[in-house]
Amino acid sequence: MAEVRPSPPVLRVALLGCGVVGSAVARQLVEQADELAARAGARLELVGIAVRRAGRRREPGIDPALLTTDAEGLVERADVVVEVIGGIEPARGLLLRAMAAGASVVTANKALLAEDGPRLYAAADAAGVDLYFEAAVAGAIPIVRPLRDSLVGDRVERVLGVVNGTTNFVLDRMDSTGAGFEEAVQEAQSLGYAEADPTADVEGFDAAAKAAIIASLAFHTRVRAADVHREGITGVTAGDVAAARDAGAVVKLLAICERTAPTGDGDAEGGVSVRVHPAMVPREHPLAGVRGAFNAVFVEARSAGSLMFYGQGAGGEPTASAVLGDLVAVARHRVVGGRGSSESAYADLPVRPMGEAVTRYHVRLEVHDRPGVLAQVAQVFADHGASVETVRQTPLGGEPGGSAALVVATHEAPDAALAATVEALAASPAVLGVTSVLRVEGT
Ligand SMILES: NC(=O)c1ccc[n+]([C@@H]2O[C@H](COP(=O)([O-])OP(=O)(O)OC[C@H]3O[C@@H](n4cnc5c(N)ncnc54)[C@H](O)[C@@H]3O)[C@@H](O)[C@H]2O)c1
Ligand SMILES: N[C@@H](CCO)C(=O)O
Ligand code: NA
Repeated sequence: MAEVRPSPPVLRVALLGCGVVGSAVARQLVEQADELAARAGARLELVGIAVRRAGRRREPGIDPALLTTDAEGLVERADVVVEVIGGIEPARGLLLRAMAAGASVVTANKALLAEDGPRLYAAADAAGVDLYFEAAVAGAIPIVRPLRDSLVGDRVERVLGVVNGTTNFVLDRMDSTGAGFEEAVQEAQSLGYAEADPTADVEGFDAAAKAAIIASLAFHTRVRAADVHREGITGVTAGDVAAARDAGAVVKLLAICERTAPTGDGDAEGGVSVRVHPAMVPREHPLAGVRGAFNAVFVEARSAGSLMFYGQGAGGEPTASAVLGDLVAVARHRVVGGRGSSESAYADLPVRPMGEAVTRYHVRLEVHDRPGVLAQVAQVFADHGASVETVRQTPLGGEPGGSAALVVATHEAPDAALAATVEALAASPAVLGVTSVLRVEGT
């Protein structure tokens, strides 16, 4: 007699949002239903898709009968809720309601996690459900779960990330074509990488939210977006990109999360520095080879050494890969019992101010080409405790006396000292102008 296999249990999945990511998730849930059921140990039945306007035309593969404008009602009748609306409200209220009703949650919402992550974790703990968010950082690239699980036995020292595809595309075009910032942004918009209002990307808000999430996981410490020092790429000029190229480097918008040395005053563990800003990265560093709209996260851990996670950080299909991976994971937990990791913030390290971050500067100046000028410039660095590593002078000609370009690379120093040096250089009578200032990372 043929063996009768019990049919797998059914889990009711509610999808909140049917935009770029949501429509890809909805389509793949149907297309891959059998494989996902086999992997999860339960059929993942899409019971509804919350949208803002039910009557709107949708892509093929989206069953119109599933669309509802009653998101609150939908979350009450689901075992797992997938949130891909974005923003703070109504996403937060819906997720809190879903968890209170006993549903596990998968979200791609970096803004919400970086603003109010601890509240979501607390709600997940109170309800005994999962909160998963791989898609919130670097889209398809597995980085949340590696930090949360795979590396949890190690000590992460530093994470450097190219975590915003739009700005990486813009900086890459500036490097490869010599384009200015505005021109490169327009190209990114015409190719669909940059939004009509590119503020969240070019001002570094998107990367800062991701940096906060990465730092929280890497250092077992609560870090919110507001704690992250943030500088975007709107001030990066074609001259900066050319200065980097001359120095054998590229300009990247980096998310930098690192441990800082103890300051001595009752701070035996040290703290963390979390910042987003443009930086020169030597061309031989693995992050320098991250081209176009790709993302990558470079992790330095005590035992593992250096690890590089690379891939597509955006787009409906790639992001849906991360969402569905989380969905299968939380579904498995519901089938066999138990939960994935919850918040780990026991280390509670202080987030140190930007002025204390130890960095290096690469400064390009125009100076009068006359005796004593180099000594005057060197004195400005010395006055601020900033040590010069290399200086290169190129005559620029011109009359009378002529001028020269000076390119100065410093040794490591606190950012406040280097920033004060640049301010003093700009005010020095020996200096005609400071034409480029970039921090240097990854050396
Ligand atoms: N697009 C990407 O490449 C990408 C990558 C990683 C993470 N994410 C994250 O995924 C989430 C969704 O991004 P997206 O690109 O799909 O955005 P999107 O704007 O394309 O989709 C969001 C959808 O939610 C809908 N919506 C808004 N309010 C709603 C409500 N109250 N009820 C139901 N639906 C509502 C909107 O109408 C829209 O269709 C965001 O948190 C985003 O940060 C996106
Ligand atoms: N706008 C983001 C994608 C979603 O995080 C980027 O350009 O990388
Ligand atoms: Na990811």
